[in-house]
Amino acid sequence: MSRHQAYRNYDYENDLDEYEGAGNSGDEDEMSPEDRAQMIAGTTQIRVALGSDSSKVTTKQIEEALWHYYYDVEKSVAYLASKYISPKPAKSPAQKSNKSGGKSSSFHTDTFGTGVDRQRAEVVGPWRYCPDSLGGFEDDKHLERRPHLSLAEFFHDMPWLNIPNGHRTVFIEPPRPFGGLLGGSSSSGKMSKLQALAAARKKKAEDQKSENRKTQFSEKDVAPATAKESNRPISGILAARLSSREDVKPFPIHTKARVESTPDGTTEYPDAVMTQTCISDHSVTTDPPLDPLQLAAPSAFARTLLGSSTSWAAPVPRIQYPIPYMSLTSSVADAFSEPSPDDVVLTAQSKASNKKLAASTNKKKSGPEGKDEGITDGLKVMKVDDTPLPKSKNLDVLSEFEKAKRKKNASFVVVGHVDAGKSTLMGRLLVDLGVVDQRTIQRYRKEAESIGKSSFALAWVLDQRSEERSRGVTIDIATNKFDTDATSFTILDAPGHRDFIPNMIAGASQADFAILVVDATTGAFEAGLKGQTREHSLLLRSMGVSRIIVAINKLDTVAWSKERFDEISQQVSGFLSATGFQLKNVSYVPVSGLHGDNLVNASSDPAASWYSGNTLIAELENSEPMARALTKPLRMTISEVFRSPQSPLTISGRIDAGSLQAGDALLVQPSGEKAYVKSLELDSEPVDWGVAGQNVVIHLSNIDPIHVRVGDIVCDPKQPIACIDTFTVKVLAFDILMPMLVDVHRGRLHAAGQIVEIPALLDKVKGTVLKKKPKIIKPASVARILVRMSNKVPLEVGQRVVLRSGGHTVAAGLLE
Ligand SMILES: Nc1nc2c(ncn2[C@@H]2O[C@H](COP(=O)(O)OP(=O)(O)OP(=O)(O)O)[C@@H](O)[C@H]2O)c(=O)[nH]1
Repeated sequence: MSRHQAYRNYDYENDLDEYEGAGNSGDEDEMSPEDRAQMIAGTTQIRVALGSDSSKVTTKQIEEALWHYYYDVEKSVAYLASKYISPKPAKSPAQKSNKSGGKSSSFHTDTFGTGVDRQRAEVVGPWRYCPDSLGGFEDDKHLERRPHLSLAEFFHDMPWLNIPNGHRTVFIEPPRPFGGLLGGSSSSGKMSKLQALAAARKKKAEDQKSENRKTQFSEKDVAPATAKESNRPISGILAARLSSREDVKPFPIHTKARVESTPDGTTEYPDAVMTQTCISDHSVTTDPPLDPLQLAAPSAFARTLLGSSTSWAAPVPRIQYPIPYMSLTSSVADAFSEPSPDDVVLTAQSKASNKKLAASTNKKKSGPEGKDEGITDGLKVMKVDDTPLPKSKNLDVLSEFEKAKRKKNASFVVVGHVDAGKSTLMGRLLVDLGVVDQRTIQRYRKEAESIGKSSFALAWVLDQRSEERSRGVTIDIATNKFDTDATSFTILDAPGHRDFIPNMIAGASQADFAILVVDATTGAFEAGLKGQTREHSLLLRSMGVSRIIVAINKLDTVAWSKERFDEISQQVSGFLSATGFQLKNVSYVPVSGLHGDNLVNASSDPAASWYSGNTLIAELENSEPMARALTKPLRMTISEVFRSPQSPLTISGRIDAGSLQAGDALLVQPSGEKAYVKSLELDSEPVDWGVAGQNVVIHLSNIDPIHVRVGDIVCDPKQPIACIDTFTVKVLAFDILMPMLVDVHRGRLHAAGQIVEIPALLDKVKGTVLKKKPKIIKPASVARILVRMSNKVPLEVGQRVVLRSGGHTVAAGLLE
């Protein structure tokens, strides 16, 4: 790395640490090989250039000169010649003292006699170490007493200020006016023919305008400067307005550049340097036009170089724009009391277009929804979509649902710490129930063995992605279905890894109840209790899940120890009740997912004979799904969006509330686009309708797929969910809360937001306000917080949201 690169990449903090208090070590700087090579080459060149005088300088002096001048041979030669070969006569002490500020200033001068390097070192950054041979550390005392150097002195030896004349840049002022593009550089560019034509027209129009003005406002009219004219009464609207504001008088407006001096004597140049000020004299003066460059405040770079000294004597222009008609008489005010000829034409045109608009709006009103979509939807209206709307059977879905006497639907989420055995447990359950055949399992076993993951064969029933299989970790929610005599179950197998908590939240938001899988292996349970066993339980509770089946798994690894089962049951039970679960809604089943003990059939292992309770499937059957919001407006969160043979746009998800049927119009939020239900499926069977609690597949029509995403809400267009960006939520804090950035999760939807305010700390039980506007909220407290989202999202009162920050769940609660 060259010295120059090294400057750019310099880690000052590091160096400060290294050098802090170290004093002047006197060590030579380590040179990079590149520097070393340049030094050797430069030394040779200098010796050649000095010729016979070369013997008068030492190699060290040459190297110092090269180092100082950044290997500029020419400058180094000049310096060496003047310093060592033909030195100038020494200055008198008085002169020296003048130049350097005198010895008393303690200002260090280096071998080059300028003190410049030391200053430059300081300019580079907080680094005070001077890497030259006489370098060292300056103490603050010295810095304070440093004499003022002029800029010329400061930079006089810098190579970039000694550019040969032939190489210097000559700035040529661009020709004006410039006809370039808005926002482009102001340097000159060649005008296109069209631009030239437009400029010529504009100029002509302006000339004509000013000519007209001249004739309209002759010398006599401009005479408001005289007291007589200005005292004339003003009539019409202008007079009325002016009389209502006594303080405002029809004065000319003087515009001036404002340059503010601060108390410390520096000068500030506000962004808007031009400000308008009304002054109360009636004089109208016109200064000669000023070059705009003269008006400009110095650039940031110039200010850095020149400092904020008031010595920058920019001319403070006094531009005065006389606006004669402001103080004119009734005749001028009267001139505006009637519409101008242009206004007359514009009004007529606008009336004509209003008629057209009214006609087109009326046409739209007679559309299927009878909804006035307004002219802003004009472009959408223009888009030709000739797809016929799907036909509706206009069924009374709720009475159909009651008549149907279908099995009840229940969804459960399987949660727990990573590798607790969730997928294996569900895989085995599906095998034992006959949903997955043995041949498939044999195939999985072979494939899993071939990649060294044979123990995961059962998990592959749920973990279908190649990445999940190769890593042996569930990444996203996997769904599967099975039926018992009374219930049609949907499994939502959640990932246990903390990186995939958002997916777990998505799964839990669709669940009626949960299976919490706990690994009974020694050490694993304890790790889980600190990890996702705890976090998942908290999330379940705050998302409204109240029924939990705790599957104490891998009991085969502890020889079916009843003591271990009891110990774990007790600890989990204490923890769950502290989390807010009612213990009557929590049950415990000792299982081995790998071997299928106590899943569908009771364990045949004699070591497990101590357990005579329910199997896992029996516990599932005993679990009642949550109450369905059948009569509420339709709400469904989209879990998946895909193409299917039935439609290029098919979505799936659980109906959270309400019902729908084929032919229905739907509104997709937040896009606000309308779609129609072409057909729908329930449990892979085509059906005419769907109700809350069911997981359905909907084939959509009459919508562009770009408007539909996973996490969006499908709702009733007549009772849509609103998209909001600010809401109040009553939360249970899992971590310290304060105004901070958060990710807001609701089902599959997650979006960036911010806690902007904490209106109240609440009583956990009664919900009453304990403290208004607390600064922070401690973990395990309940609070009301105000959240602002960066974008509008479909959310409504009563929905549950989870707030995460930095990869941790910090709170969860209910929208108020
Ligand atoms: N001995 C024994 N091992 C089991 C049992 N259940 C699962 N395992 C093993 O535990 C490991 C993890 O199993 P998974 O089913 O992938 O665990 P998981 O909880 O689904 O993992 P994530 O979803 O990634 O968190 C695998 O090697 C399984 O074979 C069990 O009952 N007994």
